[in-house]
Amino acid sequence: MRELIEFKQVTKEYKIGEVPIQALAGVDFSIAEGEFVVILGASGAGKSTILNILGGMDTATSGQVFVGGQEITRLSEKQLTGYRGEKIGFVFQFYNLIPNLNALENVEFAAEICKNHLDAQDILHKVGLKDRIKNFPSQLSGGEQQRVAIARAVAKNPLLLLCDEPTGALDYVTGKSVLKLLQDVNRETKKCVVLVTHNSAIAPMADKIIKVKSGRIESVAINKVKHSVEGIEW
Ligand SMILES: Nc1ncnc2c1ncn2[C@@H]1O[C@H](COP(=O)(O)OP(=O)(O)OP(=O)(O)O)[C@@H](O)[C@H]1O
Repeated sequence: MRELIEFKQVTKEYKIGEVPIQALAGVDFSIAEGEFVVILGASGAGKSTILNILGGMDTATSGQVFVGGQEITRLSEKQLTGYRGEKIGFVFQFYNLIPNLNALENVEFAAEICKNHLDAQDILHKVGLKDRIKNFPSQLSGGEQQRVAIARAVAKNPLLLLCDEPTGALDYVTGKSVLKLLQDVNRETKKCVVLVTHNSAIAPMADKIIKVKSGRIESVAINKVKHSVEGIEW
C-alpha cells in the first residue's frame, strides 16, 4: 500500500511565558492510503497536537510532515489555508455547526469552496438524516449534529478525515453509531480516517493503532483482523 502520510522526527514546542512545553519530542510514523488509524494516549500525551499539525491548523517546530507527496511543513500560511480547506475534513468533539444555518446549508457552505465536492443532500441521506436536512442544529440531538459534522467533512471530498474525540460528547449507544458511520465512510469511500481518542477499547476497529506517550510514539500496531464497531464493547 502507498504511504499517504509521513511524520519524520516531528517536534513541537509551545512557550508559555518563559517556560517551554515539549508537546512532541521527535515523532515518526506513517499511514497508508485508505487506512483507518486510531491515535491513542492519555490526556496531554500529544494526540491533538499531532492531529492539528497533520490538518494544517498548527505548525511543527522541527521535522517534516508529508501528506499525499506534499511536504506540508514547507507550506506558507496562505498555502496551509488552501491545504486545510481543500484536502482535510475535520470532525471535532463539539460539532461546531453554524447555528443559523440548517443541516443542508451547513454541509453546502463547507463543501462549496472545494473543487471536487460531493452533493450535500446525497451525503446527508447517506448519514441517515434524510428527514432532518432542513433542521437547525438546535433542533437536532448531539448524535444527529455529529452526523451533520461528518457529512460536512465527507462532502468536501477531502484527501483525509481527521477526527478529534468525535464521540467525546455522546452517550455510549450514540457514540457507537457515530463510530460505525466513520467506519462505513472509510470502507465505502476508501478515504483515510485518523481518529484521536483516549478510549483504548475502540482500537480493534482500526487498521493501525498509534500509541502516544509524553510526546513520543510508544508503539505502532497493525490489526490483522479488523472488528466491526458492533462487535466491540466498552
Ligand atoms: N496551544 C498550546 N499552548 C501551550 N501548550 C499547549 C498548547 N496545546 C497543547 N499544549 C500542551 O502540549 C501537550 C500536548 O497536548 P495535546 O492537546 O496534544 O494532548 P492530548 O493528548 O490531545 O490531550 P487531551 O486528550 O487531553 O486532549 C500538553 O502538555 C498541553 O498542555
